[in-house]
Amino acid sequence: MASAYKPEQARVPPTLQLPVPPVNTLFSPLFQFNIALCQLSVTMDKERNIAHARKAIVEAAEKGAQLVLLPEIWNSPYSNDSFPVYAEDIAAGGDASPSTAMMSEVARSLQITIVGGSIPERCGDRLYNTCCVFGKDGKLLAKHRKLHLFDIDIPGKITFKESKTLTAGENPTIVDTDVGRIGIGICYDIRFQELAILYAARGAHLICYPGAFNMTTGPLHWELLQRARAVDNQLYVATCSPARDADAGYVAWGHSTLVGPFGEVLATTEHDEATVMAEIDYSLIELRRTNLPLEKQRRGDLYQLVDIQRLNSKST
Ligand SMILES: NC(=O)CC(=O)C(=O)O
Repeated sequence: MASAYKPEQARVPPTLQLPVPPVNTLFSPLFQFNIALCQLSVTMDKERNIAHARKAIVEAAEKGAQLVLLPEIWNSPYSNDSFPVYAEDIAAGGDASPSTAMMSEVARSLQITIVGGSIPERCGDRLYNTCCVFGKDGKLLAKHRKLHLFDIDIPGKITFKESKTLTAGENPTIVDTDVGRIGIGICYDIRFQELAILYAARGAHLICYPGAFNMTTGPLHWELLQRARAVDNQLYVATCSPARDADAGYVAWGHSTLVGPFGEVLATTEHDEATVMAEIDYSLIELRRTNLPLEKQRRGDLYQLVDIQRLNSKST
C-alpha cells in the first residue's frame, strides 16, 4: 500500500522550498484597519490630476482610511504617446517628481500609508510604469516597476504594446508597512500567479494591484484574477483602477475591489469615480489557513516554485 506523502520527506533541498511563515510571527503591523481604493478620474491636465488625487486621499483619511491605494497611471492618460510626456524622475524627487512629492507630503501630514498606484517614471533614457509606496512619515518605502508589460493583441478588440515605450522592471516588491507586509504588482502583473505565490511565501498579508483593465478583458478577467490570487494564496488582494472615461483612447474597466482570504469580494464599485472604503482584518488570514491548511497539504515532492532571488543570494 502506498504510504501518505509527508512534506518533510520532500527530496527538494529545503533552501528551494517556499514555506509560508505564520502571519502573526512576522512583525507587528496593525491587524485591523481601513483601506481606501481611490478610483480617480484622470484627465490630460497633470496638475489637476495631482491636486485631484490629493483631495481624494485627504477625504479618504478623514473617513478613517489608514491605507490608501491609487490607480495605475493616475497622473497621465494611459497611452504610449503620453508616457514620455508625463514621466517623472522619481529618484531626483522635488520639482522633478511633483506626483511623488505630493504623495510623500500628504502621507506625512495625514500619518497614513499610501500605495501610490503608478505613474510613468523616467530613469536615464528608460521609462517604467512605477508604483511608489510611502510610509506614514512620508518616506519612500518601496518602488515597484511593472514586471510584465501589457503587450496584447485581440484583433478587432484591443491591441496595446506597452513595450513600445516602457521597459519592464526587474524585481518583485514586498514591503513592510504599518499596515502589514504588502506585495505590489501592477495590472498585467496580476495575470502571473507565480508572483503572488512568491509574495505569499515571503509572508505578504495583502497584495495591491493598481490596474487599468479594459472593456474587453475587464468583464471576464478582472474580478476572476483577483479572487484567484486571493483564494489560492489565502491573503487579501486590493485593486484600484482609474474611473472610466468613454472618450479616452484607452477605456478603463473600473471596478476597484477588495477581496478577502476566502476569495470573497468584500467591497467593490462600478466604473464611475468613487472611493471604496473597507475594513481589513488580518486575523482572517490565519483563520482561513486553519480552515483550509493548503500549505501543509502542498505536494512538495511533486512540484516546487523556486525563489530565484533567495537562491541567488544563497549561492553568492
Ligand atoms: N492594462 C494592463 O496592464 C492589463 C490588462 O488590461 C489586461 O491584462 O487585460
